[in-house]
Amino acid sequence: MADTVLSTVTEAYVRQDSANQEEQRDPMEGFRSIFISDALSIGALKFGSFALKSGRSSPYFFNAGLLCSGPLLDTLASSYAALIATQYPRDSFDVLFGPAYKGIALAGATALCLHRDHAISVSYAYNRKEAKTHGEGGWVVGAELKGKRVLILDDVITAGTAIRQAIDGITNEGGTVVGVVVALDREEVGGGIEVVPGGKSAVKDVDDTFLGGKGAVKAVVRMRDLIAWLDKNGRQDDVVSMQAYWEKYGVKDV
Ligand SMILES: O=P(O)(O)OC[C@H]1O[C@H](OP(=O)(O)OP(=O)(O)O)[C@H](O)[C@@H]1O
Repeated sequence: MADTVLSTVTEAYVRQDSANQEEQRDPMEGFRSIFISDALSIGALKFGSFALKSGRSSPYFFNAGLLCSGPLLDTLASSYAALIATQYPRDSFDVLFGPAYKGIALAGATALCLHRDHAISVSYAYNRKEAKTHGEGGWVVGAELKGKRVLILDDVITAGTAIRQAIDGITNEGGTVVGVVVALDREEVGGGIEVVPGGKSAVKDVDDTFLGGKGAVKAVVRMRDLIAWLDKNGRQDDVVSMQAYWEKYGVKDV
């Protein structure tokens, strides 16, 4: 009985979202599907049972560090570029910024895809983890950030520490962060094994704290997209595990 209610609530939520997307002819659907298939094919995305740093037992795991070949980077960066081209008005950002280390390749490759696939010309920059004290020195490599509107590109936001540090650094350089793009939004409330009542996700927290709470943090794939994909591809056992996790830890604020 409890299982029935649980899956009905989750299914309704996912179904509603799919309906909304279809209504708007979501241009990201094809990119998402290829992204998920590619990630699964090399084990960057896995379904099963995984212990997270938070203490939670997750039915899936994502490691963007494994997306490390030309074709996989093409899939990843093309997805970021399509998301940016469709979700952020062209005149709203000047520079892509990739936090070291994983964000570096993302920023460069996405700038290339924006130019190649969307005729959008944008600069990119990234930071040094350890400040360089000789030569030109400094924290930033690449485009100057002073007076620029900056989109941060990273693989994931977990606790939000890396993004906060990036925002601090960009602000110190005189830039303004206008959005954050990640590959995966786990859409789960922060905290440990127990959920803090009224808690929100790290993504929502970053959005509320730094970006005015207007939904300027975007993801190529969200947890609900993974559930919809599994459902569409007949992986019902994984759907059940994902739904159970969603019911326990999923955000209810989007
Ligand atoms: O939201 P958080 O809790 O900060 O976790 C997410 C960050 O952690 C990883 O990077 P990491 O800082 O490990 O550096 P790396 O890119 O050099 O692996 C990842 O690439 C994100 O930047």
